[in-house]
Amino acid sequence: MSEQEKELRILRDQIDTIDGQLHELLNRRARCAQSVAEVKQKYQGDVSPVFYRPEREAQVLRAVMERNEGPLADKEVARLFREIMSVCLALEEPMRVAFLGPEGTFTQLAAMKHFGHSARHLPMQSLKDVFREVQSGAAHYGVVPIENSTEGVVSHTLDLFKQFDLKICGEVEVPVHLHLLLNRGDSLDGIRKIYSHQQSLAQSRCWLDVRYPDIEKVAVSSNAEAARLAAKEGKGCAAIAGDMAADLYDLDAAVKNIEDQIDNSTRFLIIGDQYVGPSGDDKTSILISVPDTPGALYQLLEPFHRYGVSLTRVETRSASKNSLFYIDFVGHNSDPVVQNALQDLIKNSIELKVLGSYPSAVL
Ligand SMILES: O=C(O)C(=O)C[C@]1(C(=O)O)C=C[C@@H](O)C=C1
Repeated sequence: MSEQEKELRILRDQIDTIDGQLHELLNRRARCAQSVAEVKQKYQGDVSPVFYRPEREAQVLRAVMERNEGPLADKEVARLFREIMSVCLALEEPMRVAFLGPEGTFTQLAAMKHFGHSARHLPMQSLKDVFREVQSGAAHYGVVPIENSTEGVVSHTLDLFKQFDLKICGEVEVPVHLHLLLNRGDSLDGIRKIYSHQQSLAQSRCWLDVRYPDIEKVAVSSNAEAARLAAKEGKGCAAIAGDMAADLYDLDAAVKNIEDQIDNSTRFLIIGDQYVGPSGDDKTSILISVPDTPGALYQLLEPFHRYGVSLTRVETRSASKNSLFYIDFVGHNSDPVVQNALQDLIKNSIELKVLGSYPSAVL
């Protein structure tokens, strides 16, 4: 045995011992999660228990990142614990999570980032179908896009909150890296047509204007669909989409990261019908309609200022006679300052709907 082999053998023996310990600990943790499930069931009576606890998951992940001493990066080690919790939760009850399909979209990536790989991810044809699937109970939760850092708010999602009686249970942010995808063997000069979702075309507009000003661009329902079409039509057809879609349809990422803003990202919301307790670092979202009078926005926002509640987003929605606002702010519905601010808001409003309090994104 060479010196190198001897040294490797010693280190690999250590790794085998550690793996054995990790393995035992993982199963011990899993058994604990099973006991947690039994306790949840025991005290629930006839109502079916809520197994998924976003506030607890956020606390676990934050604690992981806080105590991490490396060499694993905080986010990497949290990602591992994310998967550990995902398998533990699947032992309690396998989660069904609806997302805006088809497979390979950034929404699916968001679903995986938030729930891990042990949840069952169900692709839906439209945002409305995601809401419907959750409202009917066919899916436990849904994942919907709410805003992109380059293109702004997804107004269709906001409008659906008016129509459905669902709660926001969480948020997740996904960096959006777009690539120009070609069929194997195709060249950059042979492109005749580029498929993508309208948002992705907009997010890489400058790059496209410089490189392919005269090539036909076709907006389709999602960038995974764009990849599917480019693969189906073959030679000369390209797509703009992400890594997942490239893998799924076996396309080459000929030019990577063509998004105009380097920090392009999309925020997604987790929808469900459960109350989420405080995690220690939370956000609340509301829909509020106020009379369409001069100074309405000023009056509306004043209580937030008075009670020192920080706003993270204010969106105006068109409504017939009244002004409708979607507002995100820091804090949980159970915080006294938030309750005071909400009570004052109700006084000046025609309708106020609290869409939910939920943990701020951890990963
Ligand atoms: O603490 C709980 O309530 C659990 O069910 C355990 C656990 C975990 O694995 O840590 C699993 C699922 C929940 O979403 C939160 C945490």
